Amino acid sequence: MSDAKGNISLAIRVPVSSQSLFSPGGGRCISIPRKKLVQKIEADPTQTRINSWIEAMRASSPTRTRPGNISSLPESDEEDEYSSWMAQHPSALSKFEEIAKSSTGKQIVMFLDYDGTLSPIVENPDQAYMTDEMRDAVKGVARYFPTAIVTGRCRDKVRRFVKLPGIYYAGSHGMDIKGPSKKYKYNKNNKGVLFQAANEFLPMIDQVSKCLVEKMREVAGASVENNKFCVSVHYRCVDPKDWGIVAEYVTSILSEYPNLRLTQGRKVFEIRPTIKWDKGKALEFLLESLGFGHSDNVLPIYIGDDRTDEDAFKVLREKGQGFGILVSKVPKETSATYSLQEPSEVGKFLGRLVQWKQMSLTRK
Ligand SMILES: O=P(O)(O)OC[C@H]1O[C@H](O[C@H]2O[C@H](CO)[C@@H](O)[C@H](O)[C@H]2O)[C@H](O)[C@@H](O)[C@@H]1O
Repeated sequence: MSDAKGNISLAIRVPVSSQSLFSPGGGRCISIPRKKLVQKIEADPTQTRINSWIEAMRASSPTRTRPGNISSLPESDEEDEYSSWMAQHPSALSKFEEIAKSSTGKQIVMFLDYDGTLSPIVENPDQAYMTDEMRDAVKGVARYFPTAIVTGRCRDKVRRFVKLPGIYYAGSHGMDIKGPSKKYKYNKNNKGVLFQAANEFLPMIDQVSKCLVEKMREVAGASVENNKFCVSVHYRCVDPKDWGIVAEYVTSILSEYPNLRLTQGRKVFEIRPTIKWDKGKALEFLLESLGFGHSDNVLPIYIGDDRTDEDAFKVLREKGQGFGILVSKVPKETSATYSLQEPSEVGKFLGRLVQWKQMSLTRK
Protein backbone atom coordinates (compact mmCIF):
# COMPACT_ATOMS: atom_id res chain seq x y z
CA MET A 1 0.00 0.00 0.00
CA SER A 2 1.34 3.49 -0.67
CA ASP A 3 0.06 6.73 0.79
CA ALA A 4 -0.27 10.23 -0.75
CA LYS A 5 3.41 10.89 -0.12
CA GLY A 6 4.37 7.68 -1.88
CA ASN A 7 5.44 5.95 1.33
CA ILE A 8 5.25 2.20 1.06
CA SER A 9 3.32 0.74 3.91
CA LEU A 10 3.23 -2.97 4.56
CA ALA A 11 1.38 -4.92 7.16
CA ILE A 12 2.39 -8.41 8.17
CA ARG A 13 -0.57 -10.75 8.47
CA VAL A 14 -0.50 -12.46 11.79
CA PRO A 15 -2.47 -15.62 12.44
CA VAL A 16 -4.73 -14.23 15.16
CA SER A 17 -8.32 -13.15 15.05
CA SER A 18 -8.94 -9.54 16.01
CA GLN A 19 -11.05 -10.74 18.92
CA SER A 20 -8.21 -12.67 20.44
CA LEU A 21 -6.10 -9.52 20.30
CA PHE A 22 -7.76 -8.29 23.46
CA SER A 23 -7.42 -9.66 26.94
CA PRO A 24 -10.17 -11.89 28.30
CA GLY A 25 -10.64 -9.36 31.10
CA GLY A 26 -11.99 -6.93 28.52
CA GLY A 27 -9.04 -4.62 29.00
CA ARG A 28 -9.29 -4.35 32.75
CA CYS A 29 -5.98 -4.48 34.53
CA ILE A 30 -5.75 -7.54 36.74
CA SER A 31 -5.98 -6.41 40.31
CA ILE A 32 -3.58 -8.32 42.46
CA PRO A 33 -2.61 -6.14 45.42
CA ARG A 34 1.09 -6.16 46.21
CA LYS A 35 0.45 -7.82 49.61
CA LYS A 36 -1.27 -10.74 47.89
CA LEU A 37 1.54 -11.00 45.40
CA VAL A 38 4.14 -11.24 48.15
CA GLN A 39 2.01 -13.93 49.82
CA LYS A 40 1.82 -15.78 46.51
CA ILE A 41 5.60 -15.69 46.14
CA GLU A 42 6.09 -16.81 49.75
CA ALA A 43 3.50 -19.57 49.44
CA ASP A 44 5.55 -21.24 46.73
CA PRO A 45 7.96 -23.27 48.91
CA THR A 46 10.52 -23.81 46.16
CA GLN A 47 9.80 -20.54 44.34
CA THR A 48 11.27 -22.26 41.30
CA ARG A 49 9.32 -20.29 38.73
CA ILE A 50 10.06 -16.88 40.14
CA ASN A 51 13.63 -17.79 41.07
CA SER A 52 14.38 -18.70 37.49
CA TRP A 53 13.14 -15.25 36.46
CA ILE A 54 15.29 -13.58 39.11
CA GLU A 55 18.28 -15.61 37.87
CA ALA A 56 17.61 -14.39 34.32
CA MET A 57 17.21 -10.83 35.60
CA ARG A 58 20.63 -11.02 37.28
CA ALA A 59 22.22 -12.43 34.15
CA SER A 60 20.64 -9.79 31.92
CA SER A 61 23.30 -7.17 32.50
CA PRO A 62 26.51 -8.54 33.94
CA THR A 63 28.55 -5.88 35.67
CA ARG A 64 31.94 -7.57 35.57
CA THR A 65 34.17 -5.57 33.25
CA ARG A 66 37.51 -7.08 32.35
CA PRO A 67 38.86 -10.25 33.93
CA GLY A 68 38.44 -9.27 37.55
CA ASN A 69 37.48 -10.73 40.86
CA ILE A 70 33.68 -10.56 40.89
CA SER A 71 32.90 -13.96 39.41
CA SER A 72 33.45 -17.20 41.27
CA LEU A 73 36.17 -18.26 38.84
CA PRO A 74 39.79 -17.95 39.94
CA GLU A 75 41.41 -14.91 38.29
CA SER A 76 43.65 -16.96 35.98
CA ASP A 77 40.64 -18.97 34.71
CA GLU A 78 38.79 -15.73 34.05
CA GLU A 79 41.72 -14.39 32.07
CA ASP A 80 41.83 -17.61 30.05
CA GLU A 81 38.08 -17.39 29.43
CA TYR A 82 38.40 -13.76 28.33
CA SER A 83 41.41 -14.41 26.06
CA SER A 84 39.76 -17.36 24.40
CA TRP A 85 36.56 -15.32 23.85
CA MET A 86 38.60 -12.46 22.37
CA ALA A 87 40.37 -14.91 20.06
CA GLN A 88 36.96 -15.97 18.75
CA HIS A 89 35.54 -12.44 18.61
CA PRO A 90 38.52 -10.15 18.02
CA SER A 91 38.30 -6.40 18.36
CA ALA A 92 36.86 -4.75 15.23
CA LEU A 93 39.43 -1.98 15.78
CA SER A 94 42.42 -4.32 15.77
CA LYS A 95 40.99 -6.12 12.71
CA PHE A 96 40.04 -2.93 10.93
CA GLU A 97 42.25 -3.55 7.88
CA GLU A 98 40.78 -7.03 7.45
CA ILE A 99 37.24 -5.60 7.62
CA ALA A 100 38.02 -2.78 5.18
CA LYS A 101 39.61 -5.24 2.76
CA SER A 102 36.58 -7.50 2.78
CA SER A 103 34.48 -4.59 1.50
CA THR A 104 36.42 -4.33 -1.76
CA GLY A 105 33.94 -4.01 -4.63
CA LYS A 106 31.03 -4.06 -2.21
CA GLN A 107 28.65 -1.47 -0.80
CA ILE A 108 28.88 -1.27 2.97
CA VAL A 109 25.47 -0.91 4.62
CA MET A 110 25.64 0.11 8.27
CA PHE A 111 23.16 -1.03 10.93
CA LEU A 112 23.46 0.50 14.38
CA ASP A 113 21.65 -0.35 17.58
CA TYR A 114 21.09 2.65 19.88
CA ASP A 115 21.25 1.96 23.65
CA GLY A 116 24.59 0.59 24.80
CA THR A 117 25.97 1.01 21.28
CA LEU A 118 25.64 4.68 20.34
CA SER A 119 24.79 5.86 23.85
CA PRO A 120 26.10 4.60 27.17
CA ILE A 121 23.75 2.71 29.47
CA VAL A 122 22.40 5.12 32.10
CA GLU A 123 19.86 4.83 34.89
CA ASN A 124 17.20 7.05 33.34
CA PRO A 125 16.16 5.80 29.88
CA ASP A 126 14.92 9.29 29.00
CA GLN A 127 18.41 10.64 29.40
CA ALA A 128 20.36 8.18 27.26
CA TYR A 129 21.85 10.88 25.08
CA MET A 130 24.54 10.27 22.51
CA THR A 131 27.56 12.57 22.47
CA ASP A 132 28.14 15.15 19.74
CA GLU A 133 31.27 13.21 18.70
CA MET A 134 29.15 10.10 18.23
CA ARG A 135 26.58 12.07 16.25
CA ASP A 136 29.37 13.37 13.98
CA ALA A 137 30.68 9.82 13.52
CA VAL A 138 27.21 8.51 12.54
CA LYS A 139 26.70 11.49 10.24
CA GLY A 140 30.06 10.77 8.59
CA VAL A 141 29.20 7.11 8.07
CA ALA A 142 25.78 8.01 6.64
CA ARG A 143 27.46 10.30 4.12
CA TYR A 144 29.25 7.33 2.55
CA PHE A 145 27.09 4.32 3.36
CA PRO A 146 23.37 3.65 3.70
CA THR A 147 22.78 3.69 7.44
CA ALA A 148 20.00 2.47 9.70
CA ILE A 149 19.38 2.79 13.43
CA VAL A 150 17.71 -0.42 14.65
CA THR A 151 16.38 -0.17 18.17
CA GLY A 152 13.90 -1.44 20.75
CA ARG A 153 12.91 2.17 21.36
CA CYS A 154 9.94 3.94 19.85
CA ARG A 155 11.00 5.23 16.42
CA ASP A 156 10.12 8.87 17.12
CA LYS A 157 11.97 8.86 20.39
CA VAL A 158 15.19 7.49 18.93
CA ARG A 159 14.89 9.98 16.06
CA ARG A 160 14.83 12.75 18.69
CA PHE A 161 17.98 11.35 20.30
CA VAL A 162 19.93 10.85 17.08
CA LYS A 163 18.67 13.98 15.32
CA LEU A 164 20.07 13.07 11.91
CA PRO A 165 18.26 13.18 8.58
CA GLY A 166 19.07 10.89 5.67
CA ILE A 167 19.06 7.62 7.57
CA TYR A 168 16.63 4.78 8.22
CA TYR A 169 15.06 4.50 11.66
CA ALA A 170 13.75 1.09 12.68
CA GLY A 171 11.99 1.35 16.07
CA SER A 172 10.17 -1.17 18.29
CA HIS A 173 12.74 -3.90 17.54
CA GLY A 174 12.35 -3.35 13.80
CA MET A 175 8.53 -3.45 13.78
CA ASP A 176 8.32 0.22 12.78
CA ILE A 177 10.61 1.36 9.97
CA LYS A 178 10.81 4.72 8.25
CA GLY A 179 13.34 5.58 5.57
CA PRO A 180 14.74 8.84 4.30
CA SER A 181 12.68 11.03 1.99
CA LYS A 182 12.35 10.27 -1.72
CA LYS A 183 15.64 11.93 -2.64
CA TYR A 184 18.00 9.30 -1.34
CA LYS A 185 21.34 8.96 -3.03
CA TYR A 186 21.78 5.24 -2.34
CA ASN A 187 18.52 4.22 -3.86
CA LYS A 188 17.52 5.99 -7.06
CA ASN A 189 14.11 4.35 -7.00
CA ASN A 190 13.55 5.26 -3.39
CA LYS A 191 9.88 5.87 -2.73
CA GLY A 192 10.27 6.48 0.95
CA VAL A 193 9.68 3.50 3.16
CA LEU A 194 7.20 3.16 5.94
CA PHE A 195 6.87 -0.33 7.30
CA GLN A 196 4.77 -1.27 10.29
CA ALA A 197 4.64 -4.94 11.09
CA ALA A 198 2.27 -4.99 14.05
CA ASN A 199 -0.43 -2.35 13.59
CA GLU A 200 -3.13 -4.69 14.78
CA PHE A 201 -1.44 -4.96 18.15
CA LEU A 202 -1.49 -1.25 18.95
CA PRO A 203 -4.65 -1.26 21.14
CA MET A 204 -3.41 -4.28 23.03
CA ILE A 205 0.05 -2.81 23.59
CA ASP A 206 -1.54 0.36 24.85
CA GLN A 207 -3.75 -1.58 27.22
CA VAL A 208 -0.95 -3.69 28.65
CA SER A 209 1.28 -0.64 28.97
CA LYS A 210 -1.33 1.23 31.04
CA CYS A 211 -1.81 -1.81 33.22
CA LEU A 212 1.93 -2.16 33.79
CA VAL A 213 2.24 1.54 34.64
CA GLU A 214 -0.46 1.10 37.26
CA LYS A 215 1.16 -1.95 38.81
CA MET A 216 4.74 -0.69 38.69
CA ARG A 217 3.73 2.33 40.79
CA GLU A 218 3.82 -0.14 43.66
CA VAL A 219 7.49 -0.97 43.10
CA ALA A 220 10.02 1.73 43.99
CA GLY A 221 12.41 2.42 41.13
CA ALA A 222 10.48 0.48 38.45
CA SER A 223 9.39 2.29 35.30
CA VAL A 224 7.47 1.51 32.15
CA GLU A 225 8.34 2.80 28.69
CA ASN A 226 5.76 2.54 25.93
CA ASN A 227 7.74 1.92 22.74
CA LYS A 228 4.64 1.94 20.51
CA PHE A 229 4.68 -1.67 19.28
CA CYS A 230 6.32 -3.00 22.43
CA VAL A 231 6.69 -2.07 26.08
CA SER A 232 9.74 -1.98 28.33
CA VAL A 233 9.58 -2.56 32.06
CA HIS A 234 12.79 -1.24 33.60
CA TYR A 235 14.14 -2.61 36.87
CA ARG A 236 17.67 -1.10 36.80
CA CYS A 237 16.74 1.15 39.74
CA VAL A 238 14.71 -1.42 41.65
CA ASP A 239 16.19 -2.89 44.83
CA PRO A 240 17.13 -6.50 43.91
CA LYS A 241 15.04 -7.72 46.85
CA ASP A 242 11.97 -6.49 44.92
CA TRP A 243 12.89 -8.09 41.59
CA GLY A 244 10.64 -11.04 42.39
CA ILE A 245 7.67 -8.65 42.70
CA VAL A 246 8.47 -7.10 39.31
CA ALA A 247 8.75 -10.54 37.70
CA GLU A 248 5.55 -11.73 39.36
CA TYR A 249 3.54 -8.70 38.21
CA VAL A 250 4.90 -8.79 34.67
CA THR A 251 4.39 -12.52 34.20
CA SER A 252 0.91 -12.47 35.81
CA ILE A 253 -0.23 -9.65 33.56
CA LEU A 254 1.33 -11.29 30.51
CA SER A 255 -0.45 -14.56 31.22
CA GLU A 256 -3.65 -12.70 30.27
CA TYR A 257 -2.23 -11.89 26.83
CA PRO A 258 -1.35 -15.03 24.86
CA ASN A 259 -0.50 -12.93 21.80
CA LEU A 260 2.25 -11.05 23.56
CA ARG A 261 5.61 -12.47 24.56
CA LEU A 262 8.23 -11.57 27.08
CA THR A 263 11.95 -11.19 26.36
CA GLN A 264 14.75 -9.66 28.38
CA GLY A 265 17.32 -7.01 27.68
CA ARG A 266 19.73 -5.16 29.93
CA LYS A 267 17.84 -4.85 33.22
CA VAL A 268 14.61 -4.58 31.27
CA PHE A 269 11.64 -6.82 30.45
CA GLU A 270 10.46 -6.36 26.88
CA ILE A 271 6.85 -7.15 26.02
CA ARG A 272 6.07 -7.55 22.35
CA PRO A 273 3.71 -9.19 19.85
CA THR A 274 4.26 -12.85 19.12
CA ILE A 275 4.69 -12.16 15.40
CA LYS A 276 7.76 -13.50 13.64
CA TRP A 277 9.49 -10.18 13.28
CA ASP A 278 12.69 -9.04 14.93
CA LYS A 279 15.84 -7.02 14.26
CA GLY A 280 17.09 -9.75 11.90
CA LYS A 281 13.95 -9.51 9.77
CA ALA A 282 14.26 -5.72 9.80
CA LEU A 283 17.83 -6.03 8.50
CA GLU A 284 16.68 -8.29 5.66
CA PHE A 285 13.80 -5.92 4.86
CA LEU A 286 16.13 -2.92 4.71
CA LEU A 287 18.66 -4.69 2.49
CA GLU A 288 15.80 -5.60 0.17
CA SER A 289 14.48 -2.00 0.18
CA LEU A 290 17.93 -0.78 -0.78
CA GLY A 291 18.02 -3.19 -3.71
CA PHE A 292 20.51 -5.60 -2.13
CA GLY A 293 18.06 -8.42 -1.46
CA HIS A 294 19.80 -10.90 -3.73
CA SER A 295 23.08 -9.15 -4.25
CA ASP A 296 26.61 -10.33 -3.56
CA ASN A 297 27.90 -6.79 -3.85
CA VAL A 298 26.95 -5.75 -0.39
CA LEU A 299 28.68 -5.88 2.98
CA PRO A 300 26.20 -5.33 5.81
CA ILE A 301 27.77 -4.45 9.17
CA TYR A 302 25.56 -4.62 12.26
CA ILE A 303 26.78 -3.22 15.59
CA GLY A 304 24.80 -3.94 18.77
CA ASP A 305 25.14 -4.83 22.43
CA ASP A 306 21.99 -6.67 23.45
CA ARG A 307 20.27 -10.04 23.15
CA THR A 308 17.80 -8.65 20.62
CA ASP A 309 20.72 -7.78 18.33
CA GLU A 310 21.61 -11.46 18.19
CA ASP A 311 18.70 -11.98 15.74
CA ALA A 312 20.50 -9.69 13.29
CA PHE A 313 23.94 -11.22 13.95
CA LYS A 314 22.42 -14.63 13.26
CA VAL A 315 20.93 -13.52 9.93
CA LEU A 316 24.32 -12.25 8.79
CA ARG A 317 26.05 -15.45 9.87
CA GLU A 318 23.46 -17.60 8.12
CA LYS A 319 23.65 -15.49 4.96
CA GLY A 320 27.45 -15.68 5.09
CA GLN A 321 27.38 -12.00 4.27
CA GLY A 322 28.88 -9.11 6.21
CA PHE A 323 29.31 -9.45 9.93
CA GLY A 324 28.08 -8.54 13.37
CA ILE A 325 30.04 -6.62 15.97
CA LEU A 326 29.05 -7.16 19.61
CA VAL A 327 29.59 -4.29 22.03
CA SER A 328 30.57 -5.96 25.28
CA LYS A 329 33.22 -5.87 27.96
CA VAL A 330 32.47 -9.39 29.08
CA PRO A 331 32.52 -12.71 27.25
CA LYS A 332 28.99 -13.50 26.02
CA GLU A 333 27.55 -16.16 23.80
CA THR A 334 27.10 -14.42 20.45
CA SER A 335 26.75 -14.91 16.71
CA ALA A 336 28.75 -11.74 16.12
CA THR A 337 32.13 -12.04 14.44
CA TYR A 338 33.96 -9.16 16.07
CA SER A 339 33.67 -7.18 19.31
CA LEU A 340 34.07 -3.66 20.64
CA GLN A 341 34.19 -2.85 24.33
CA GLU A 342 31.93 0.18 24.65
CA PRO A 343 30.23 3.02 22.75
CA SER A 344 33.44 5.11 22.68
CA GLU A 345 35.08 2.28 20.69
CA VAL A 346 32.04 2.20 18.38
CA GLY A 347 32.66 5.92 17.72
CA LYS A 348 36.32 5.20 16.94
CA PHE A 349 35.42 2.37 14.59
CA LEU A 350 32.90 4.53 12.70
CA GLY A 351 35.47 7.35 12.52
CA ARG A 352 38.10 5.01 11.04
CA LEU A 353 35.63 3.76 8.47
CA VAL A 354 34.94 7.33 7.34
CA GLN A 355 38.68 8.15 7.16
CA TRP A 356 39.39 4.98 5.23
CA LYS A 357 36.59 5.76 2.75
CA GLN A 358 37.80 9.33 2.26
CA MET A 359 41.34 8.07 1.63
CA SER A 360 40.19 5.47 -0.86
CA LEU A 361 38.21 8.15 -2.74
CA THR A 362 41.21 10.49 -2.98
CA ARG A 363 43.33 7.60 -4.32
CA LYS A 364 40.92 7.16 -7.24
O1 LIG B 1 17.61 -1.87 20.97
P1 LIG B 1 18.20 -0.86 21.86
O2 LIG B 1 18.44 0.46 21.20
O3 LIG B 1 19.44 -1.36 22.57
O4 LIG B 1 17.08 -0.62 22.99
C1 LIG B 1 16.85 -1.61 24.01
C2 LIG B 1 16.27 -0.93 25.22
O5 LIG B 1 17.15 0.15 25.51
C3 LIG B 1 16.78 1.06 26.53
O6 LIG B 1 17.00 0.45 27.78
C4 LIG B 1 18.37 0.23 28.07
O7 LIG B 1 19.04 1.51 28.14
C5 LIG B 1 18.58 2.36 29.21
C6 LIG B 1 19.31 3.69 29.08
O8 LIG B 1 20.69 3.54 29.08
C7 LIG B 1 18.83 1.68 30.55
O9 LIG B 1 18.39 2.49 31.63
C8 LIG B 1 18.09 0.32 30.57
O10 LIG B 1 18.39 -0.37 31.77
C9 LIG B 1 18.53 -0.53 29.38
O11 LIG B 1 17.77 -1.72 29.31
C10 LIG B 1 15.37 1.54 26.35
O12 LIG B 1 15.01 2.36 27.43
C11 LIG B 1 14.40 0.39 26.16
O13 LIG B 1 13.11 0.89 25.90
C12 LIG B 1 14.87 -0.39 24.93
O14 LIG B 1 13.98 -1.45 24.67
